[in-house]
Amino acid sequence: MIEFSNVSKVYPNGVVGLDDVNLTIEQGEFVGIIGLSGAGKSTLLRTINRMHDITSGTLTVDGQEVKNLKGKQLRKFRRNIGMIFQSFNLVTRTTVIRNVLMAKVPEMPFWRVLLGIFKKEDKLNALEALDKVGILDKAYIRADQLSGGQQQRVALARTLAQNPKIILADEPVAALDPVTAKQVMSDFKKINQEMNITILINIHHVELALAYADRIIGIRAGKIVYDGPSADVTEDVLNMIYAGKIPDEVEEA
Ligand SMILES: Nc1ncnc2c1ncn2[C@@H]1O[C@H](COP(=O)(O)OP(=O)(O)OP(=O)(O)O)[C@@H](O)[C@H]1O
Repeated sequence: MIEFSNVSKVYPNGVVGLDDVNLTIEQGEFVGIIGLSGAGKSTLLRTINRMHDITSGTLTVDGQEVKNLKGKQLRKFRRNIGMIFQSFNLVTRTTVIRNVLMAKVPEMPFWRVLLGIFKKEDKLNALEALDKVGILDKAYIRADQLSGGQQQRVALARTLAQNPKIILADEPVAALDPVTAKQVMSDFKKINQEMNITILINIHHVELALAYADRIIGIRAGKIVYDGPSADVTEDVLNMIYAGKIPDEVEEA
């Protein structure tokens, strides 16, 4: 369970990223986070794995207070939280399976990392992860020979190989065409349903958020202005989140 209690985040330059946020996210939820550019979506995600520190309030993940974690404890905590980025963050000049195996590097002795020797069990685990996202046949192809959608799936497989309880995805489909974006969103949904992994996605495409997430959190100027089922998101709710500046795709829907 992820719990924000009166959480605020003020950046050193005085910009308010989060303003008195209260939220409870249960294990296994699929949450879409929407809001205008600069509203605080990335800040919200990045406080959960402590890429950003909060300024006040309390943030706990499974009862652990995030701001108190240090050193080894923090590294162990982060192993349970996968992070997916818009730009895939792959090592493009090596094979897909090697990219997925990178998930194991933090647990490996230095000599194995140096020689690039992975255990059979880790390789099987990596192949399983690739199978889960439907690209097992690409395991021995160089990552730079894949399409954007396939590369994002490799990133997802790498995260799965880490065996996370939570996946934070920051604009994971922003660089993809509409059809591929839907395929990747379906992968997230499948993983969420089959593996009970909590998924939090920041997303600019409102219609994708509504179609795939069960719960929507709307942020405006660092404040949560909507928190409820996707099915209850009306035009009025979108007006409130987007301050009257509804993105084109919503108007067209
Ligand atoms: N490292 C930083 N230092 C100072 N201000 C920051 C920093 N990161 C973000 N901000 C500011 O905090 C606010 C929230 O930013 P954030 O990146 O969380 O928004 P966002 O909703 O994810 O936007 P986008 O959709 O454009 O990615 C913005 O005003 C932004 O300029």
